[in-house]
Amino acid sequence: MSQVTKNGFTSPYVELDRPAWAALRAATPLSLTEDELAELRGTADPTSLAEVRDIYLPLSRLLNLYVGATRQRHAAVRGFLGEDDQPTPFVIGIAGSVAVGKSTIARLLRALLAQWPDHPHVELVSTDNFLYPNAVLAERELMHRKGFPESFDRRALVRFVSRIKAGVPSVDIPVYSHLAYDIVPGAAQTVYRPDILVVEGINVLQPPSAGRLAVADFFDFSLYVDAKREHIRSWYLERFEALRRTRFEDPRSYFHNMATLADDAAAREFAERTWRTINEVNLVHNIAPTRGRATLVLYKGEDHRVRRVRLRKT
Ligand SMILES: Nc1ncnc2c1ncn2[C@@H]1O[C@H](COP(=O)(O)OP(=O)(O)O)[C@@H](O)[C@H]1O
Ligand SMILES: CC(C)(COP(=O)(O)O)[C@@H](O)C(=O)NCCC(=O)O
Repeated sequence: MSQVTKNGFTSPYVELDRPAWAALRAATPLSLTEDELAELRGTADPTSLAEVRDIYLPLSRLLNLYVGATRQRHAAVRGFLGEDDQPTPFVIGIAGSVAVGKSTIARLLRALLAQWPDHPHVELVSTDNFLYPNAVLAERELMHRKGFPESFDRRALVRFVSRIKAGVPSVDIPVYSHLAYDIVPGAAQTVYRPDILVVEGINVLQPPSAGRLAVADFFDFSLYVDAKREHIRSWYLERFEALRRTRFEDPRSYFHNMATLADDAAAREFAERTWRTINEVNLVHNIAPTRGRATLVLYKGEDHRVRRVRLRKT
């Protein structure tokens, strides 16, 4: 374990290599099976049970401790105010580039956290549900900026998380479909008052503009999933290839033309261009600069295995 020091400034983070972090699992049991893990993995994501044991079980243990401590703090404030409310839901944010594997980690954490008897009800929400519909994006000339901060209805997202935190019994949110590449008209996802809410999305650690609140202001814990840019690029391109042979085969898919295209090189060129002109620009300008705001950073290697962990200690 090492405290990072630079130019006389002692960082609030500690860095742990994989073995040091894996040892912090302590006695947390691995009760997830291979079949259950297969259900949680995203397209082309190789996360293994060994990874769950070494990386995500220590994280589950840390989060359990965090939830307990946060509940005590909230109870102290309620006691001070003379109020007798129910515990406040604990909110976790998961940030990182497109194709870095956030959604697999989010689903895994939901499954692992729900195994603790003190917080069995875990809800998971992806911020893509708060993207503006394509019609609005097109009108604002933002179709080539999907995923950029301005492509999300950030006020609706903040409103949603603030209502969950305030203990509202259920909140309806919009639904985004990767198949349609758009918000589904008239559809809703109902989120019931959870013990823990996981909010996963590329831009969840964006700072607020002056005088406003951002969704990150409601987080009790946040995670940034990091990797080298060239590795994330190759994961994006590999996933695009895998999607061409699976989801894009569906005639209803927005990208169905990519599945029927005989010219593999042209499909690859399209994916490379989408990465270079949209997702990479967003990563460099908007997403990576928010990394320092995370409570915990997971650094993945080329094979998706986490090499190092950085935890905010002070
Ligand atoms: N065009 C697409 N069609 C179908 N599914 C997609 C498409 N793009 C991304 N996905 C799926 O959506 C989920 C979220 O992807 P993304 O936002 O890139 O984040 P991450 O890879 O970090 O989870 C993943 O499970 C991915 O497989
Ligand atoms: C929907 C996304 C913006 C991800 O949003 P998130 O789930 O992180 O809120 C992303 O998957 C996306 O569609 N990006 C646009 C460029 C592309 O098609 O890859």
